[in-house]
Amino acid sequence: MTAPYACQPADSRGRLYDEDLSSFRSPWQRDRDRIIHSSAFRRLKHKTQVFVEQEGDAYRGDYFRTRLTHTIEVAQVARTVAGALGLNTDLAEAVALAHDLGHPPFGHTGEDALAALMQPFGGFDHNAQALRIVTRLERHYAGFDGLNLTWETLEGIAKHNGPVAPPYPYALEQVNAAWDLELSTHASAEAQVAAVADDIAYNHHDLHDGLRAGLFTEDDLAQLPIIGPAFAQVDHRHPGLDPDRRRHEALRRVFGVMVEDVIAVANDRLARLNPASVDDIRAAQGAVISFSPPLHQGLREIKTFLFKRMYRAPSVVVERRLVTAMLNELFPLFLARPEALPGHWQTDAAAAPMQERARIVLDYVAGMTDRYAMAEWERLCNSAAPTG
Ligand SMILES: Nc1nc2c(ncn2[C@H]2C[C@H](O)[C@@H](COP(=O)(O)OP(=O)(O)OP(=O)(O)O)O2)c(=O)[nH]1
Repeated sequence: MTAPYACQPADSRGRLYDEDLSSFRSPWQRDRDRIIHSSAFRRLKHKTQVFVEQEGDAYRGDYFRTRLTHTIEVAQVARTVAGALGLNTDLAEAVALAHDLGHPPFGHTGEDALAALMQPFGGFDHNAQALRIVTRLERHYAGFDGLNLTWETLEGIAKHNGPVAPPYPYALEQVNAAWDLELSTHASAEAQVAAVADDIAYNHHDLHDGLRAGLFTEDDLAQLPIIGPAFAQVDHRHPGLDPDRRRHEALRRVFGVMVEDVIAVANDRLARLNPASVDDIRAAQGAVISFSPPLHQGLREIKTFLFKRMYRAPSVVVERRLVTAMLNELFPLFLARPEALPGHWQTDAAAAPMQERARIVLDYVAGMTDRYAMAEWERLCNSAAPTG
């Protein structure tokens, strides 16, 4: 039994292309399954979350998060928080599983490089790209392009960062023209949960991966809010714990603090708002799901630390330069030589005027995994006689 403000499967606004309902899966369970079976989802396995591998450290590199394991952790948090708030867990899970489908190779570094390259051609960002993938680029179904997801799942992907004001990014403009996603309102509480679950997941796992990669130590974290007290509590309760267990115990406390904070804030806001339906959540003044101001401030300090010591650590900056240079060569090459593209990409790009061709090349390059992008760069840009 879900809360009155939860999304109800029977009230789903359905799919753009009408389909018979399943007799044994709800619309959002079906969305979840379609997302998991998409090619973009499988490719998350080989897309970077944060560059933490040191050179020659391929074995230890297997240990760190990829976009796929990050996504699975986001989905887990989303289900837990949605369940605790009486929301529809399947919808929260579907939005969580789709939220990073648009990430290009090499994580945020790849995104920065491709956004600069696409600047004259309408731009690029991973959230808009996720929408483009699930509405156009997956081409496996007989009756439509994309996954034909429900309105509620598309809404959740489109409003990952809250209500959207015009001018809309490229993919949002197209999708919204075909089907009004009511971009000026908040998303459902389920989608808001998926968005906050993203922050909870990466704040937790980036600390974990950063420590394991040796980018910083437990001592470096001692002065930080939330995490410093978590280590102190573990030391008090379990003196002399071995380093691995000590770290795990402290980080699971940090995880718990974030999850409990979001649930407490939501319960408080929901009690005051008393929404009778999901539309009351959409029309509310602010988001119902977010961190409390003190926790938000604490997480900002942690993020500042992580930026300095992890996302822009010297070893990471070296890696950023290398992969940016690769994309800076690959993208213009495909733009100038569409015959280097495979299959339908080649025919589509060759026939298209420049603006459209750039979007096709972008779709192709952004869909690459890290290792495929490196192999393509090696094949086309790093040999004396590139083969088309
Ligand atoms: N924001 C940002 N995150 C980075 C950067 N380099 C690595 N990361 C990592 C930190 C987190 O694990 C993850 C955050 O990216 P996400 O796409 O999940 O969230 P973000 O809030 O940046 O965007 P989103 O909420 O998806 O619109 O990427 C960077 O240059 N900027």
